[in-house]
Amino acid sequence: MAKGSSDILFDRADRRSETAKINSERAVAELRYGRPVLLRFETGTVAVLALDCVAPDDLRRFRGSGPDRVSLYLTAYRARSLGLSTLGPVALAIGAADFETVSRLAYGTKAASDVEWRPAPEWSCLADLASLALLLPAFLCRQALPGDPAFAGCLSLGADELREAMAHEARFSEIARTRVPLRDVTAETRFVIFRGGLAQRDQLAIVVGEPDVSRPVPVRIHSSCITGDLFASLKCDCGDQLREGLQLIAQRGGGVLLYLDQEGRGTGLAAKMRAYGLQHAGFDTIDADAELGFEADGRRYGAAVSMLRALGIGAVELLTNNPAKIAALEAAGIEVRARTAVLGAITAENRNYLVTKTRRGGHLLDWPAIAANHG
Ligand SMILES: Nc1nc2c(ncn2[C@@H]2O[C@H](COP(=O)(O)OP(=O)(O)OP(=O)(O)O)[C@@H](O)[C@H]2O)c(=O)[nH]1
Ligand SMILES: [Zn+2]
Repeated sequence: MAKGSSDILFDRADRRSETAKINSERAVAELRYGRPVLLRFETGTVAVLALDCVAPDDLRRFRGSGPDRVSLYLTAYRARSLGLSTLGPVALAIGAADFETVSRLAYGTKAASDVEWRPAPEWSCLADLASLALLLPAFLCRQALPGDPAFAGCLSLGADELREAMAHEARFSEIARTRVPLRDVTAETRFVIFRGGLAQRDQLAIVVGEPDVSRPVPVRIHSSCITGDLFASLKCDCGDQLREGLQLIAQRGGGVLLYLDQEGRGTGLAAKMRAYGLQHAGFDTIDADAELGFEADGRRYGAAVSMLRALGIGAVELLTNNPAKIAALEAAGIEVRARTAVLGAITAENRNYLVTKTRRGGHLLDWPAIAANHG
C-alpha cells in the first residue's frame, strides 16, 4: 500500500500543548519509578533523579564512573531551614558520599550545614515536577552531553515544555454526574466528576440542591485530608469543616462543594505523614514542610476555577477562612461577593496547628466563634 498522509492516524505535530502535557506526565512516571529524566534548559541538559524514589543501587548507577559529577539539589525552603543565608535553592557536590548521608543532607533535621553548599540555578521546574509527582523536592543532578550514551534510554523534557504544560494544566471537563444521598444533608446531592489537568487526576464537585447561578453561589473549596475527613483525626479541623461546609450550603438552599485532590496542602499523603513525624518532634506545620523542602502552601486552584466555570458559576459566597483561596478565585475572574467562616472545632491536638495557621499562614480564624460553636 502506498504511504501517504492518510496512513497517519495520530498526528500530534500540531498539538504542541498536548504533547507538552504528555511528556511532562511521562517525566513524572519516570521519576516515580526511580529513573533519570533529561531536563533541557537553554544553558544545557541535566540528568535528574528524584531522591525520594531511588535506592542506593540507583545512586551507584547514576554516578557511573564519575562520582564527582553528581550534585544534590535542594529548594530555597530547605536551604532556609538548614540555616543557609542564601535565599535561593542550593546544591552540593556529593562526591562519594553514601546513600544514607545524602538522604540525611536532603531531609535530616540535624543535617550538617557546614558542608559546602553553593547557590544553585532557579530550576523551578524541579519543584513543579516533584509537586506533580507527589515527591519530596530533592534531586540528584548530573550534567549530560547531547547523545550521552549513559542516558540513551531516558526521557528528555524541555523546561519550556513543562512550563507550557503547567500553564494549560487546568482544563477540566465533566465526565460523570449522579445522585449520591448523604446522611447529614437533606437536600438532594449530586456528585459531578471532572477530568483534566496534568497527571489526569479526576476531581469531584458536590452539587447540593439546585444552586441559583444568577446570584452568588455558596461554595466551599475543600482540599482533601484523608486523616481528618475520613478518620476524624484530631490533628486538624478538616473533617468538621467538610461536614459543616455541606450543611451551611444546604441551609442556604443550595451550592457547591469542590473536593480537591490536594492531600497535605498539595504535597501528597506520604509527605504529609513525614511532616507529621517532624511535628511530633516539635516542628510546627509550616516548619515541618520547609524541612522537607516545601513552601508554606503550594496549592494551585486552577482546577477549582475551571470546575466553577463549567458549572456556570461566576460569583460566589466563599465558605473559608483562607484568604489565599479568595485571592486565587478573584485573580481568575470569579467574583467573591462574600466570605463566610467555617468554624470546625478546637482540640488539644489541633490547637497548635490552628494557631500556626492564624499567626504564620494568615488564616482568618475567628477563635471566640469557634469556641462558642463547639463549647
Ligand atoms: N502539609 C500538611 N498538610 C496538612 C497538615 N494538616 C492538614 N493538612 C492539609 O491541609 C489541607 C487543609 O485544607 P482545607 O480544609 O482546604 O483548609 P484551609 O486551607 O485551612 O482553608 P479553609 O478550611 O477553607 O479555611 C488539606 O489538604 C490537609 O490534608 C499538615 O500538618 N501538613
Ligand atoms: Zn486535615
